[in-house]
Amino acid sequence: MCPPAETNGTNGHVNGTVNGTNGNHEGYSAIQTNQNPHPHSSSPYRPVGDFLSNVSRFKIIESTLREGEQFANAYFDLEAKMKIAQALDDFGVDYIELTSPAASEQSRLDCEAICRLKNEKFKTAKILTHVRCHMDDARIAVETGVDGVDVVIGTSSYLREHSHGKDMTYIKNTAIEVIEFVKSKGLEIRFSSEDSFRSDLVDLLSIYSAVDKIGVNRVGIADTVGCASPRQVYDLVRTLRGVVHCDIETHFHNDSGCAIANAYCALEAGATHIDTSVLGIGERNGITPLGGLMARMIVADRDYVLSKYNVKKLKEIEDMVADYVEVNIPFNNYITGFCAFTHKAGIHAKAILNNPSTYEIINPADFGMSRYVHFASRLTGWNAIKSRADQLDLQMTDAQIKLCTAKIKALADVRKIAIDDTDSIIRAFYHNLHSQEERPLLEGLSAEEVKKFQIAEEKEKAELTGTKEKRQLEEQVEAEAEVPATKKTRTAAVA
Ligand SMILES: CC(=O)SCCNC(=O)CCNC(=O)[C@H](O)C(C)(C)COP(=O)(O)OP(=O)(O)OC[C@H]1O[C@@H](n2cnc3c(N)ncnc32)[C@H](O)[C@@H]1OP(=O)(O)O
Ligand SMILES: O=C(O)CCC(=O)C(=O)O
Repeated sequence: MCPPAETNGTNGHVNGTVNGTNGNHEGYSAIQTNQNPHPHSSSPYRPVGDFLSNVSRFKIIESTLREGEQFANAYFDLEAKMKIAQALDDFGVDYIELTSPAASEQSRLDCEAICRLKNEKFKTAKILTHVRCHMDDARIAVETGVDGVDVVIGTSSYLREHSHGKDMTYIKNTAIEVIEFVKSKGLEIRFSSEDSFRSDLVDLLSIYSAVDKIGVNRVGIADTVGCASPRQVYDLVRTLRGVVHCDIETHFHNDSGCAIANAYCALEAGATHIDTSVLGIGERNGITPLGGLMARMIVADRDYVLSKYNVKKLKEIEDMVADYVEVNIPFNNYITGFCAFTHKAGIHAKAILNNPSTYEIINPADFGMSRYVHFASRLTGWNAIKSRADQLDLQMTDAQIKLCTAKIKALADVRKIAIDDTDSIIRAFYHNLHSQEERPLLEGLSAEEVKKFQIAEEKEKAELTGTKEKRQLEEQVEAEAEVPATKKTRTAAVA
């Protein structure tokens, strides 16, 4: 169950300012809310403790420089790799996985250079490289300076038949040879079965059990084709947890949209490590994204995530990688997407202004991001306009704000309006309340738009309040205005 709203803390937002932007927010405004009550460490609805679960002690194996290099658009030269690796260490990931040094001479040199960078500059991350389950690859890998080697071989019938052509006996014998060799060099070693979810369960458990017995550091489960569902993941990891003593790493492709949910379920079932890549880049449509995993995990255990990971760096890393691989960050990206903390409909805006936990489960400030309220549309309500008028330092009564809102909504029915339009209307409306001189609510409308506006305004107000109530509202506004009674606010023209 999700944690409920609480009411302590302040959000640190300042009216009209943005402390980290989620892109260009035309028509939106960073807002001040009464509280920013996101912390939920004392929530009675936190997940029930489970002795198997590693939700509160997971580790990240960041594979942007391995799986991510397999993304169709990726080309990382050494400088790019160094910058990404350094940023990931600054973020606090536990491991950085690099492309096999057997892939090419430059891959080998890059691997060595990043190991040197790690020795000189890294605070946290260890370096791994990812190789085939083959002695030739293992021999090259151990000479690069890495902390550990991730070994992989396909175990499904598809891969045994069409990729490497080896049977389970050969796989087991080679795995043992490679593992013992890497261990003899004093390095960490992980053994993983590619395409685990289409492999025979008995084959899997048998090989995992064999490598566990000879002291592998981790075994890996890989949903190579993205076919697994969270429940299947839970079942397999839980079963494996009962068979091996070593750590369990998991790797989820996102072909059917379950990569984050699968990672979470794996942790619940006892997995210890999750593979990620920045923005999820990888083969086809990629794997569990680092940002998406952070979104999921901060909801599950905020204290753990904030104590371990420098999540304010997320946007910077995503921007960097997006730039290198020449993609845009999707509008709905977890946490850093243009809309991740943007609230539009009046009902949402009102509640958010009172307490952000009403419609936000994640505190944008944790990630150095801002929340936005949209107040330039036909879905805008008077509470949002009141907040905007306050930001503009224009004090009006509630009745005046409501009438002003009706005009904004009427205009939004005529054409798409922008934040500047809304601000102009609020300013002109305010001016007209306090001055004999009538100012048009909005300059530059065509005659046709003016006509449409007038019709829309009438309909809008009639629908909003009923004709009688509308009249009462106007009378109230007139009474409250500091101008002579003869001044009719409702005569304000838009052009
Ligand atoms: C699911 C994953 O993402 S696994 C990681 C994928 N990573 C990579 O592929 C790294 C980049 N790859 C490369 O640079 C190249 O594929 C290399 C250097 C590894 C191999 O190149 P080549 O020798 O030219 O072989 P090619 O790529 O055509 O075919 C793959 C070879 O690896 C073998 N192979 C595939 N998987 C494995 C494995 N897990 N363990 C051992 N051998 C394997 C195949 O049998 C095949 O060998 P063969 O054609 O000589 O019988
Ligand atoms: O090594 C692993 O565990 C995962 C390899 C991989 O990229 C995959 O199977 O999709």
